[in-house]
Amino acid sequence: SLEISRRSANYRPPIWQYDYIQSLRSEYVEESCTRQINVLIEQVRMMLHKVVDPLEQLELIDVLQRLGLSYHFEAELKRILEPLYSNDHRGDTDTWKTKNLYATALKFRLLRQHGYSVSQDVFNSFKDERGKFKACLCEDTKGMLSLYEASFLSMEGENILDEAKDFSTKHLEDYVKQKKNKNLATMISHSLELPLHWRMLRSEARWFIDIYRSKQDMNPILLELAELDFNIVQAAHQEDLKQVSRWWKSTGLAENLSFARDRLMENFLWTVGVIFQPQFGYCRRMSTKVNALITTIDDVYDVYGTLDELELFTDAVERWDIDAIDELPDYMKICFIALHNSINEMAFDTLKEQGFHVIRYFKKAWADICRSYLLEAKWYYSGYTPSLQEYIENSWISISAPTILVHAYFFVTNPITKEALDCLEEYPNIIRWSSMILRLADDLGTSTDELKRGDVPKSIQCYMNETGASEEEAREHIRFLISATWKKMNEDRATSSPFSETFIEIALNLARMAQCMYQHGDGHGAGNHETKDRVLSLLIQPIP
Ligand SMILES: CC1(C)[C@@H]2CC[C@@]1(C)[C@@H](OP(=O)([O-])OP(=O)([O-])[O-])C2
Ligand SMILES: [Mg+2]
Ligand SMILES: [Mg+2]
Ligand SMILES: [Mg+2]
Ligand SMILES: [Mg+2]
Ligand SMILES: [Mg+2]
Repeated sequence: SLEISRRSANYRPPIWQYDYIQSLRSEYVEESCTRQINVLIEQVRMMLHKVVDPLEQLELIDVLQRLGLSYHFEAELKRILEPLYSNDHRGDTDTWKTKNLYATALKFRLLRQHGYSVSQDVFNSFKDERGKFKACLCEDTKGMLSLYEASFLSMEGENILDEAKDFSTKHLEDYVKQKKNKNLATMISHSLELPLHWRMLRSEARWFIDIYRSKQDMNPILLELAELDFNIVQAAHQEDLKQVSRWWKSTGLAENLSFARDRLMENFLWTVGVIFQPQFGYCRRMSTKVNALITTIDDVYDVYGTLDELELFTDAVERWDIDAIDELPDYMKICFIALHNSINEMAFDTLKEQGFHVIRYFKKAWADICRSYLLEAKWYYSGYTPSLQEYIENSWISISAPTILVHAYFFVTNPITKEALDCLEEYPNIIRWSSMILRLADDLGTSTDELKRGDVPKSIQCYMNETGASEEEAREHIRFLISATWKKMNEDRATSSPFSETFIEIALNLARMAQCMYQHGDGHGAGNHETKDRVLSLLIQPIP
């Protein structure tokens, strides 16, 4: 038969071998930790009850969030933030409004982050008669940093916050150049690299625990709780990882589809970024399966399959019928059965748990993504370069976030509601915006290698082709689109929806994980040292 010339991506073998993963052990799984941590949690709860000064309250909340501890105290945080929000609305003009930029921006950021709709006008008292931010503010570095972080909670059209971001960024960059105070410069560089609002929670907690340890106002109880909690959470993640690694080995996909990425550890890391709280182990394990299947099938379409074979595979997924494999080539047979078995088992779990038969939602998500993969393959094989808009309309699906998020909804939601299911069917905006960010961040990180080996033109190339822009200008435009999409996501979050806070956070965290995974190029396929370091610090090495 005609010898088919197939592309190859030359993916490196996995850094983390099966036996190594199975050998992971943590001393923080024992019940003894439970007693110890509960004592510390109650001490911190007392602290939250006792603090009365509004600024001290906000600073304690901010520290608890950055240490990764706030998930233990959600009720207390609400009890503190609610009156701070309602007092404002009663017009209590506390002194901050005119003088303390640091406090005003901190309050604005925390209230918006917790879903309170506070106006950008709180910053008007820091502007001069020409409506510009007062030049003297640039001496207040802590205030500048607080204003910068707050500006990323902006929504479309909030130009005061846009000015705030530009104004603070400029002065913070100057400050770092002057290298005055080492500790503050470290905090500022960290924020200029990626603002707090866009960061992966676990990474931020791990980083901040080390910073907090050397602060002169460090509270030893908070530090001890943060270190112990981090290690207990890590131990829980290791158990999830070992379980799902056994599943991955049992599928045989890595051996049988050796052209595809074998990235179980990285696929698991994505789920830690998406939802870290220990009680959501089922969601992490199932989402890792979804990620691993997506990674493999994405490579079937992007790297290996001929157009005819891809048409057959797409049909098989649309039919979702095990007999469809008769027409498939061998490598697709195993891939389809692994998909079919794994997803049907998840549907079985939901049926047992909640009496809902949800396979139609899973089937639709997989049919949608495979159709979007097939269109990209047709563009590739025909040498077609779409406009940026045409590319994005298809690739916010092909990046796989809708597939990931539809499945995650069922992994974390009980009871499932009819209202949410109807909304899920056509992909609500919160899924669309999260997907857009994942797609654009992924293209910034992976398109160079993808185009080298041969792949469909990505957002950067589509924009260059459409406008004649240089690659750097195109990348700048993609970064602008990410920033603009975050504003839509901030807006969407503030409006009511049939989804739980947990699910909304999952969608935001997927966008955050994308930006952190691709901060330094392709953190998933190429397996750069940043991802290796992140795996080591988050999943392997406890805090001593
Ligand atoms: C988890 C993922 C976001 C999803 C599977 C692996 C990814 C890192 C990405 O892989 P990639 O090949 O870059 O996707 P695409 O560019 O071919 O759509 C798509
Ligand atoms: Mg392989
Ligand atoms: Mg790909
Ligand atoms: Mg692809
Ligand atoms: Mg890519
Ligand atoms: Mg210690």
